[in-house]
Amino acid sequence: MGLSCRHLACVRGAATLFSDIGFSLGGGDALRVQGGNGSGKTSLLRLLCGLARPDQGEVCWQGETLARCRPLFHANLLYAGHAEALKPELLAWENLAYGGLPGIRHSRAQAYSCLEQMGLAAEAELPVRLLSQGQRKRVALARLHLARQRPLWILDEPFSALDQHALSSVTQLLGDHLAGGGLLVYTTHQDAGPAPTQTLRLGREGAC
Ligand SMILES: Nc1ncnc2c1ncn2[C@@H]1O[C@H](COP(=O)(O)OP(=O)(O)OP(=O)(O)O)[C@@H](O)[C@H]1O
Repeated sequence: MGLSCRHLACVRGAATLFSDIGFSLGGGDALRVQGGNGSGKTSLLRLLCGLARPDQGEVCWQGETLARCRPLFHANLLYAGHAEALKPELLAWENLAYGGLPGIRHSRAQAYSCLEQMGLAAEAELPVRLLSQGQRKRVALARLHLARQRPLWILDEPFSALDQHALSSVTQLLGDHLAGGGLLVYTTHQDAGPAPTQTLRLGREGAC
């Protein structure tokens, strides 16, 4: 069952960004959402996370509408938005320990371990404001290592600003997540990421 939606529509101002979107994802499935700037990818991901309400349709987790299973749904979800959501004055490890997953405090050792796996051991004690854009993105993505037990990962532009090495390592991590029965929804403008089992294209041509 996993994540499903039907007849989803999103209106912003006078524009209907998309309508009548439906899909169903089970364990091991990856949905890649594509479309040009402003086509509605982030808007769709926010609906899928329950951060915004659809103008039509509904999103379900394990067959229940989000309205009926919100706490359970959020305990099973990792959402990484396009913005990195890091505190620039906090050290890299502190960002993960205090802001890794909402409402959960992680140890310094856990935070260090995640940073090491993202190739950032040397930057762990630096304030995030001093890191490069790609390094900040890696700190944000280090949250994936904290969320290995969470089945549903929804990632908005996870590959932006990453160099080739980091891109390969994140792709591997996502592949491992899927191989372990996880679910993945992601957007990207790049030719990157694990092979999707489904693709959704937003834009003038409409969803397909
Ligand atoms: N709360 C809002 N009120 C009015 N318009 C909005 C709102 N949120 C988003 N929009 C508009 O909806 C459109 C889609 O935005 P969205 O961020 O979903 O696009 P996107 O496909 O993720 O774009 P990009 O590839 O540039 O990240 C944009 O034109 C944006 O200005």
